[in-house]
Amino acid sequence: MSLWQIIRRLLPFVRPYRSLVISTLLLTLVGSLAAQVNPFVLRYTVDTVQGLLNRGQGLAEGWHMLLWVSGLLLGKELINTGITFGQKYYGEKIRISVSGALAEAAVTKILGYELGFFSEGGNQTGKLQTRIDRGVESLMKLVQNFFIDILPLFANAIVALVVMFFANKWVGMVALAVLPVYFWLSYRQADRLNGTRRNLRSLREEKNHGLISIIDSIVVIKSFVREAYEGDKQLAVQDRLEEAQLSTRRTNFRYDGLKTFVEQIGVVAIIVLTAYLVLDGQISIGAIMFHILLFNNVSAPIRQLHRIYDEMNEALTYAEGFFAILDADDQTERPGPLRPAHLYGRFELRHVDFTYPSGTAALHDVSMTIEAGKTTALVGLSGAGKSTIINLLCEFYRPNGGTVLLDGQPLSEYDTHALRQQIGLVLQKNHIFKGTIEENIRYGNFAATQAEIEAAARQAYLHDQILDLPRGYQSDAQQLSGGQQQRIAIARLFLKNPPIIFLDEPTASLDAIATEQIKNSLDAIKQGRTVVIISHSLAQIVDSDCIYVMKKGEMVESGTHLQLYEKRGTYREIFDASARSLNIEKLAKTMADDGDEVLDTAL
Ligand SMILES: Nc1ncnc2c1ncn2[C@@H]1O[C@H](COP(=O)(O)OP(=O)(O)OP(=O)(O)O)[C@@H](O)[C@H]1O
Repeated sequence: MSLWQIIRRLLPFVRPYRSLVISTLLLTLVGSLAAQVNPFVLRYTVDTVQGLLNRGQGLAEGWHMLLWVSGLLLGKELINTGITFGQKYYGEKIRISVSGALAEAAVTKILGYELGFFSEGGNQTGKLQTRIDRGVESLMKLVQNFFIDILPLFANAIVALVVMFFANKWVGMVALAVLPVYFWLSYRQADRLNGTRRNLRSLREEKNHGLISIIDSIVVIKSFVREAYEGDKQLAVQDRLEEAQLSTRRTNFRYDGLKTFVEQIGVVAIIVLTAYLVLDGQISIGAIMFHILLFNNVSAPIRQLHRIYDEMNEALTYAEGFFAILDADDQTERPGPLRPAHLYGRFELRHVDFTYPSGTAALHDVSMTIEAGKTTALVGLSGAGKSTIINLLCEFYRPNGGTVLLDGQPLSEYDTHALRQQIGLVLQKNHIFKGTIEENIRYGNFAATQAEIEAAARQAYLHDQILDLPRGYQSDAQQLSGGQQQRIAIARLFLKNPPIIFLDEPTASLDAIATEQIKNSLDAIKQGRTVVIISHSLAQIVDSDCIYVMKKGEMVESGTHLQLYEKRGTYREIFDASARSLNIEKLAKTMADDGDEVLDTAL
């Protein structure tokens, strides 16, 4: 990304603050004019003192001149202090406001992207966060550089150069001659650093991602005693990062030395030339001081040039990654026009093919009908594609081939928000937000009253357990057990009360008693709604109105439990394996024996 492109991208974010920008620019202009006062005053002072000395006069004649010169310099400095404060303050105000607007734009964009966006390599949690943080930070450095450094310094330099030319064209030309060499060196330096910066960026992202994944998987790491292995992995990234950082510094120091040398050549040349012109009688002695001070005004920004260039290059590198987040428009959810107030929930999949953005082919030529108001079960071995079907029905992803219809209309024609408002989703592992139990249940319906929240918790068989906690509904929800967290997700579903319900292993983390309780609650809520349930526990699905059996991304059988059982196909295989794993024979015998005992006692 070029600097010009970045400036164009930043313009819409800066535009709302245009009056601040104009004020800063005006202050900059006044500041750069004020900065030239010192050389003029010094030339005047030196020449007047020289004149007094030549005439054999002393302090008695010169004191009033010294008085007004001091007054003038101090007065100018006072004004300058005000100007610098205004300039820095307004510059900072622009920087802070624009940084807020950029971060907000990134968050809004991210919330609108399809799920596929988050599974891409550079968009995993830690990496995305680094890209946003670094991007905003370096873009802000660019804005700050522009208003606080580049603009005042370069305005100063240009005014000083013009004054030098007007005072003496030869001295002006010497000052000007140094600039291209300096710019060329800075350009070369920037060029050399560009590749290293990109490398640094990806290493920083990798390091952040690694740290986050360590925290996420700390229990597994500890249980397998893999601390040393994980530590070594992080250390290797750290080593590469250090090497890249050192190489950047090496290049910087090399070029900085060269640039300081070129600047000094300029200073020496001006001293020699002005001294020659004084000796030749072309200029007054005060002009030596005058030109050296002016050249200082020209070389001050040059001294800063490498830092500005450096930060600018950093901004260029990180801005690319940041704007890529804002520009992933092809991954934005595209809501359709249909916003029905009520959905019946009849889904029809016709020859659906789907491959995840990562390249995993998950569904091939799947056709099925999910009847409205009925319970449909999806059965199959792990990785068969059951959850993928729910992902498509929620429009988290769009099929690559075939069509999905809802109530007779293509699913893509529906407004995604309107669609999801009417879908309740309970997953195997449900996200619990940082916050209280009450806040987490309320997520299902922000308008719910406390009584409604408690009713939902009761339906999810969670209310009594919550009351046993020291802080009741105000307890930290993330401290709850896996099973309790799953019940929070179920309570959220009851509170949302949607006409369409998708349950993906809803009782996976529950104990046997809780499973039975939740099954009863779910059976009650199922009435009159469209329900799709995925479960490896056949007890959860035998009552379903229709069962679809999935195998390696294909739908291979369908029917009711009895029909599929009789068919002696994949369903029967899964059923028999489930029965064996449950040790049904032994359980049945125990129950039968217990029945005899009961019978004996009764007799
Ligand atoms: N977000 C994803 N990105 C890439 N591939 C995925 C993603 N989710 C699932 N897959 C792949 O798609 C295939 C189908 O997965 P899916 O989760 O639909 O299976 P499933 O039948 O629900 O399995 P399980 O019973 O284990 O939950 C698998 O090969 C899986 O690796």
